[in-house]
Amino acid sequence: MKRDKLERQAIYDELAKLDGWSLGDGGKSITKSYKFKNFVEAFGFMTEAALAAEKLDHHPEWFNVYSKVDVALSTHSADGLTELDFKLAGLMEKAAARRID
Ligand SMILES: C[C@H](O)[C@H](O)[C@H]1CNC2=NC(N)=NC(=O)C2=N1
Repeated sequence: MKRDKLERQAIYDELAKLDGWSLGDGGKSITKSYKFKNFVEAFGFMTEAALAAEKLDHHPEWFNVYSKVDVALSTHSADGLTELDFKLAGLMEKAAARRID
């Protein structure tokens, strides 16, 4: 269920609930670029997100340089987007809000 591929409309509905996320890879992923104060803040975010990802058994693709973290979420097994991507995106938003705001 959680790993069922979402229809296009469901993807737009979920995206509308998120701040600053975009579709990537021809609609097969959602992406966001986070900017923190410094590397320690960025890595703290990644640590918290990694633990959330492990709990969900759903893992991010990401790229970090110093205070920047570029994230792309997709479900490889579905070759697209599922509830799990939006669940993880929501958890990342919470982890980031504690560090950016
Ligand atoms: C065996 C394990 O459940 C799978 O490999 C999980 C692990 N994490 C995953 N993460 C993501 N992003 N997509 C997947 O399809 C996926 N599959």
